[in-house]
Amino acid sequence: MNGTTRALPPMPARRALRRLLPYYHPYRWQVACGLGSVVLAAFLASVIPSLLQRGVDDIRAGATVNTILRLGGVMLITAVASGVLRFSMRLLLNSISRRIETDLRHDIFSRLSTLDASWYARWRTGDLMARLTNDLGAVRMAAGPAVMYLVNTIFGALFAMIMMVRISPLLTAVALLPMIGLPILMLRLGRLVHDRFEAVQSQFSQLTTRAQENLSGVRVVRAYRQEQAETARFVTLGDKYLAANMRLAKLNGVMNPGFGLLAGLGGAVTIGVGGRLLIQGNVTVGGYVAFGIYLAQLTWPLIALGWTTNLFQRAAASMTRVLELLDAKPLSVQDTGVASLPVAVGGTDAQQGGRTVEFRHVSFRYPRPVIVSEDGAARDANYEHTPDGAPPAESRWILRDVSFRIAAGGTLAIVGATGSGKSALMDLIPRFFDPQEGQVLLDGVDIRELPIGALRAELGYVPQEALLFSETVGENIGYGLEAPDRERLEHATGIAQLRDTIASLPSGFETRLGERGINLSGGQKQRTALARALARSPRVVLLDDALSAVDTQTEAAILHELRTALQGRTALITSHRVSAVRDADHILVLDDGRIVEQGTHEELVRLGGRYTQLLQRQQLLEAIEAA
Ligand SMILES: Nc1ncnc2c1ncn2[C@@H]1O[C@H](COP(=O)(O)OP(=O)(O)OP(=O)(O)O)[C@@H](O)[C@H]1O
Repeated sequence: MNGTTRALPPMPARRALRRLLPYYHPYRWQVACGLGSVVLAAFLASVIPSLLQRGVDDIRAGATVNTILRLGGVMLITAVASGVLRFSMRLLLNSISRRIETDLRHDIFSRLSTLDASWYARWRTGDLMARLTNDLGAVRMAAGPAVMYLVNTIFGALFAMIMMVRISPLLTAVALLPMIGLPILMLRLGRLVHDRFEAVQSQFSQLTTRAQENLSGVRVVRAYRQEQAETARFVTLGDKYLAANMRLAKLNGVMNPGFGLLAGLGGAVTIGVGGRLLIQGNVTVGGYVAFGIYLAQLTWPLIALGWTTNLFQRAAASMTRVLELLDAKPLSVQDTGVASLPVAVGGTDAQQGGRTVEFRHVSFRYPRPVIVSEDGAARDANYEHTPDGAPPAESRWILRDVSFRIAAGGTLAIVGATGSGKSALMDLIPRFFDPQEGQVLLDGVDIRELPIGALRAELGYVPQEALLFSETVGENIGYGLEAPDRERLEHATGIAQLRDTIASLPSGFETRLGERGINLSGGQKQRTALARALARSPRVVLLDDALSAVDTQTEAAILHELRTALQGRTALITSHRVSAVRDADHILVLDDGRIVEQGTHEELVRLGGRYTQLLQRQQLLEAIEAA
C-alpha cells in the first residue's frame, strides 16, 4: 500500500499503460521514424550472418579472393548502416520518452492546481514529490527504452528465425523448443515484478515524506533534540526501502539469466542435432556457422525481453500511482459556475467598490475525517471502515447556522476563542471548502454559481500562516499580478508598514527570500503577505488573524492605514485581539461554530457577555505584557 489513499481497486497493468498512448500522439511521426529504424536495423543485423554463410560456403567451393573481399565490403557497409540506424532510433525514441515525461508532469501539475483543500488533506507532500519524480522516471523508461527494446526483440527474433528456418526447419524447431517456457516465465515473473516494484515505490514515498517533513521542520527537530531519533527513524525507513529493493533485485537476478538460459539450451541442442545434420550433409558448413550466430543473436533479445518485461511492469505500477494524481477530482468544491457579478458600486470609484458579503444559514463541517495511521499513510475514512467494521462517524459541525450580511464597503470583525471556527468561516469565502448547508453570497450571487477564478479575483486573502515563496520580496508582493508596477508595490507596502523593513534589506525589493520566507521575522512575513493581498486592490479583503505576529503598536498603525486604504472595499477581519476589531462596523462573536453575540464594539461592551470577557482577558494580558 502506498503512502496515501487507495480509494480505487488496483488498476490492471495494461489499462494503466494504455493511458500513455495519447501522449505519443504529438510525436507520432518521430515515433514512426524511430520504430522504422529499429526494424530496419534488426533486419540488417540479420543479413550479416547469411553473408558470412555465403562467404564460408564460397570459400569451401573455391571462390576467388576478390569475391570474398566484395562480400566483406558488403558486410561492412551493412554493419555501418545498422549502426547508424541504431544510433538514430535511440536518439529519436529516448528524446520522445523525455518529452512524454515532461508532458505528463505538466498535466499532473496543472491537475494538482485544480484540487481543493479537502483533497490535499489526504496527501503528504513527500509522497506527491515521489510520484512527480521517481514514478515518472519509471514511466519514461517504459515509454522510450522499453518500447524500443521490445520492437527490437520482436523483429530481431522474427528475422533471425526466418533465416534459421531457411537454413534448416528441423534444426530451428529443435533449437526453439526450450523457448516454449518463455511466456510462462514472462507472465509469472512479470506480475511479481509489478507487485514488488509497487512496494519499492511505496517505501520510497514514505522515505521522501519523512525527509521532507524533517527538513522543513529542522528547527523543531533540533529544539526537541530529536536528531538521533529522527535519524534512527530515517534509517529504519531506509532499511525497509533497501529490503524492498533487494526483493526486486532477486527477481531481476532470476529473470535475465532465466531468459538467457532458455536460449543457451537452444545452443546446446544446436551443437548436437546441428552437428549431426552437418555430418549427414543436410546442412552446409556455412549454414551451420550462420545458424550458430543466429541463435546467439536470439539470446540477447531474449535477455532483453526479461528486462523489457521488467520495465513495463515497473512502469505500470508507477503509472497507476501517477494516475491517482492525474485522475484526481476536487472532493468538495466543483468549478462549474458561469454567473457573473454585477458591476461594483460605491467606494472611491465605481471600479474599486466593495461587494456585499452574506452568509445565509451556513453550516459547515470538514468533508470527511482523515485517518492517519502509524506508517504515516492518510486514509479516507469513507472508503475504509473502522477496525470493528463499523462505518466511520461523520465529522462534527464546525459552523452552525451562521447568518450575517455585510454591506459593500463595510468592515466585519469576527472574534471568538481558539477553535471557535473563525478560520473555517473565512475559508468558505474563497471556496477552499463549500458549506453543506446554506449559502454564501457576494453581491447577492451564490458564490457556487461563479467561476472560481472570477470569485477569487475579487478577494485579497491573508491567511493565518503567511506563506512566502523563495523569490524576491517584490515578486512575492506582486504575486498573481499581471503587471506589478513599482508604484502599486510601494503603495501596498506603505499600508502594511513594511517600508522600513524593505529599506533595511540588502537589495530592497530585489532581496531574495529563503524557503517560505525563512529570512524574515514572523511579523515581517505577515506584513509581506498583507502587502501581497493589498497590491491586487481587491474588492473584498479577508484578514484571517493576519497580524497576530505583529506587535500591538504596529498593528494599530497598520489598521489605521488600512481604514483609509480600504475605503469603499469590504473587509472581514478575524483576530484574537479586541484592539484589532473594535472599530469594525459590525462584530460577530463565535462560540463553537455559532454566533453567540453581535453588534458594534459599544453595543457588545454594554451587553457585558462573551465579548466583554474576551476584552477583559486581553486587557489583562496587555497589562501583564506592559509590566
Ligand atoms: N482540515 C481540518 N479537518 C478537520 N477539522 C479541522 C480542520 N481544520 C480545522 N479543524 C477544526 O475545526 C475547528 C475550527 O477551526 P478554526 O481554525 O476555524 O478555528 P479558529 O477559530 O480560527 O481558531 P484559532 O483562533 O486558533 O485560529 C477546530 O476545532 C479545528 O480542530
